[in-house]
Amino acid sequence: MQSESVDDTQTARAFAPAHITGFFQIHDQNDPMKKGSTGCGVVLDGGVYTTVTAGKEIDNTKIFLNGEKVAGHTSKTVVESMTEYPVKVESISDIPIECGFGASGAGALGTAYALNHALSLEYTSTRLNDIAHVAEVRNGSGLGDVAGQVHGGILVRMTPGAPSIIQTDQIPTREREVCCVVLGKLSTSSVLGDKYMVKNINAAGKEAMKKLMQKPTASNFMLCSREFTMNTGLAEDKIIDVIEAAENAGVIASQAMLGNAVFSVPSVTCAPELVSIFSEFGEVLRFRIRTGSIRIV
Ligand SMILES: Nc1ncnc2c1ncn2[C@@H]1O[C@H](COP(=O)(O)OP(=O)(O)OP(=O)(O)O)[C@@H](O)[C@H]1O
Ligand SMILES: CC(C)(CO)[C@@H](O)C(=O)[O-]
Repeated sequence: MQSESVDDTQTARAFAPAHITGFFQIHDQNDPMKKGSTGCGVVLDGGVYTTVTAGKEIDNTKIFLNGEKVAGHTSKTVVESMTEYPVKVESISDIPIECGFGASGAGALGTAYALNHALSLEYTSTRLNDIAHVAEVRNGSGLGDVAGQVHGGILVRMTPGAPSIIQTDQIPTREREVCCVVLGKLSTSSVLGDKYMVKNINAAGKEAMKKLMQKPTASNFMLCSREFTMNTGLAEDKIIDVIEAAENAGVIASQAMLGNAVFSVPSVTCAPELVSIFSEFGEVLRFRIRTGSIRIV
């Protein structure tokens, strides 16, 4: 941890991408480095821009999200594990919050990378990624998003834990379009704290992983995700309505975990028909698969 005084104002900005989990299995451990999820998700070109500022004029650590002061526990944990000095963290998100897009993981990663740059801490990515993962796990805001976000693409998390210790694989893909419709919020920590849900998630997640590895393609990822959604009982009726409406048009869609949102990686581009179906249910968001990862901007 650095402990030099910050006399002059130091600032830096980083971007971290969104990650939608299609299916997952929870692996509980006391050690947050070992705790996490296995499963598969897709990284998007949308995400969170985070600016950090340290200096004499900042007298306590404050987190702002889209201009509003928030508790921001996960980002705060990142700051506290990297410096003793107060820091202003300002995240601007072009993805919805608490909707299954991994905004908290993106905010944690952006905070870690920007702070490293602003304070010249000279940490490598391995350490920064692990700091973000540990902050997510400690605050119950995510288990596997950070691991996906640091790699990009369609990422399979074969073993659980912090990015530096897990085994991952990728489903090779073009930067295809991802279509999403947002119906509402769902707090990650509330679902992860529900024992009955966790049991269903783990049984369905194990099965989905087995089926994906038999045929590791983008379309089978969507099929396995949809089966996971149906088997866990996580989906509200409206989510099932969207998935069924897409299916009637020949498109496989699934719930974004953990949010009240539906996503689809259609085979060529987002068919106008799918956009019009999705728009009957809520706000439609269109992204592309992002195959890179974090960047200082
Ligand atoms: N970029 C961010 N910066 C600061 N706080 C954030 C950020 N993103 C989310 N949060 C806060 O983190 C808490 C947990 O969010 P939560 O994990 O439920 O949602 P999420 O990360 O957007 O989506 P997901 O369901 O994929 O995990 C919320 O209180 C939210 O306000
Ligand atoms: C728990 C989770 C679904 C929340 O976004 C995600 O972090 C994951 O895939 O582990």
